[in-house]
Amino acid sequence: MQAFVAPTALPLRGKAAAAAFSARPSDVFASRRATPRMVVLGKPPTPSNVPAPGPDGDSSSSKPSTPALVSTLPQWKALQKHKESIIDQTHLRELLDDDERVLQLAAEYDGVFMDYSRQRISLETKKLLLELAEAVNLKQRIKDMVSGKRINTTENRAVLHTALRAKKSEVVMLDGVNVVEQVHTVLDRIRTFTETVRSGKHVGASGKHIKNFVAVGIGGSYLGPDFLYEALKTDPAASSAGQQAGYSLHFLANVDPVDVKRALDGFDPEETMVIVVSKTFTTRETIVNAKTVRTWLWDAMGTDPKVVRQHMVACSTNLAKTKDFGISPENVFPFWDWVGGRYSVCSSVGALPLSLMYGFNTFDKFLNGARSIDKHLVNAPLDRNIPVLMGLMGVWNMSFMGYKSRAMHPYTEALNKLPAHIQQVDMESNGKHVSRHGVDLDFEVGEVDFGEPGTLGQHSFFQLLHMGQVVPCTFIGFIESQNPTCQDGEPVSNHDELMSNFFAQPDALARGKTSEECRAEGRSEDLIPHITFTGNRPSLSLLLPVLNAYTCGQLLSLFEHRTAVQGFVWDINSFDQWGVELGKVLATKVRKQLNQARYHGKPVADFNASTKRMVERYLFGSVGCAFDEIIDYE
Ligand SMILES: O=P(O)(O)OC[C@H]1O[C@H](O)[C@H](O)[C@@H](O)[C@@H]1O
Repeated sequence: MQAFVAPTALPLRGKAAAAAFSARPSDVFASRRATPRMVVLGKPPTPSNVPAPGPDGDSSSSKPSTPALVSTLPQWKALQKHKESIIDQTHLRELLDDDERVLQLAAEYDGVFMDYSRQRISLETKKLLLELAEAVNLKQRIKDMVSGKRINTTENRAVLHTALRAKKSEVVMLDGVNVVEQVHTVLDRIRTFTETVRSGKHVGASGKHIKNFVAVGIGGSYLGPDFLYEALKTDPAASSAGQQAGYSLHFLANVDPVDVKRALDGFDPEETMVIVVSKTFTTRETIVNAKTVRTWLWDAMGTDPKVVRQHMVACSTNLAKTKDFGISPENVFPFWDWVGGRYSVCSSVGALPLSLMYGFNTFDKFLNGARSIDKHLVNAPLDRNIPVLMGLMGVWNMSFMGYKSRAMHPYTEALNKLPAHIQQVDMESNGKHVSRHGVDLDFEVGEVDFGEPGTLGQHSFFQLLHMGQVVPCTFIGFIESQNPTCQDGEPVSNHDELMSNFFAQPDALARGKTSEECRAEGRSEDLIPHITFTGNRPSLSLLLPVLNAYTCGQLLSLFEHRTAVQGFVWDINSFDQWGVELGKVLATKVRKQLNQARYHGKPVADFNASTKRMVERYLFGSVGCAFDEIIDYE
């Protein structure tokens, strides 16, 4: 049996964390090596979530041994060996001509069709990847997640965003409580509250009907809701309940005062409800913005307690802090620590603003779509499981083929915010450097994710995708448009025009264009190298019926689970985010210094020379700066 390092108390904070850090400074910059870190956090792994021992694993010794990295498994090594044959022998041109292979590299479920024949894989690669998935016990790891095991070991938390979209009749027990019941209690409250506001029973402090909503939140408390808001703006059912019914929703995420202006512009405070969305209710940006907006309300309507009561509501796990802020408990819609911020759009974080804007029924359809893919993830065999296959392609491209970036191109403007949301979901989850047992990884994980709707991206960065670095792409298209237009003298409709690109780009990336083909077009020899496309650039295509609340839910769940699958295979903890802490701590120090220098005349101190110089320049202009001489270059 695989041994594991005994856990310590969790998590290390304050002095203990500082001591652990300073005692092993070299670890921070250590080159990658498979050594154990003795600070392994959280509950001990259960046998089911410990990777199968690699060839070096010592199952007989009673002495605890180093938890094996997945890269020690024979299945991983087989893939490494196999990669050479793929690199050396196959071009996607030929692979795409193999009809049998193409037929087998597709999967379909509940209207979602995925074609992954443009991945640089053979049928043998698929087989080996599935063997790796079996070896890491992927099915069990998925079950552990959806059943509420505390798989986020560094924070000792369960990871249960799937329970947020479970049917009322389902049961998921955590610490003796059925969390699905908790979820539906809050959803029912949101349904009632949002109907009360939209029907005009809950009015503003001065008696006006509330029509404008400002959602104040950042990171996971913003990106998911914004993706959904944008996606549904042009959905006929949602927009008739939203904009067409006179409602507006703006997001205020950045602490930049410019964003405050943009979010509040054109809104009458007397007709506006502010939704403060923050899991912790301590995030500086959100709290500063919430106070700024509260002042905006007070300036317009006075400081009578009914102003905050009628105009400010919150979504949070921290009920003590929402109370301290002055938000009435009946206006607070909770969620729970088992919902990660970036996985929270299905909680009150998305439910409240989106139901205020588009009505609760629309949000409910979104939950249904997400649930559909959750069931598929749990029940479908691995070789036909769309999110599992998406995750395995990610592992293959990143860890074996060495492609460190990945791009997403939804062929609809309505998904303009999906790439930003998935960027957080994936990069905050899998941007890690140690295994879940704290062992330095000796392979690459965590792609750089980016994207733009098609066809916009084609006219900006696609040059690089076709001729520069190889960046595996995910294309997302829809059979029908949200907004079909008539054909006006053109050979095809707008949507067909859009989709022509959706079909053409993956082939252009895969097939490329040879120098012979360029020559056959009569191009000059000088030009040939510049117009030759090497091709062999992998992509994956998802085709869905139409973009609506249901398919938005499906897409969300697909990408959330892609990330989880990759994390499970890599054996990293995809559900913590310690990497965002250090910058926050340093900002606190700067904030104190800015206050002391600006308002109390204290000198700027305790920074390195570079930061000191920049801070002084920020505070005092160029005074005291070494470069105050104006040079005339004329
Ligand atoms: O919802 P909040 O507690 O305000 O947190 C907002 C965001 O804060 C941090 O940046 C975390 O890394 C994110 O995961 C989180 O979504």
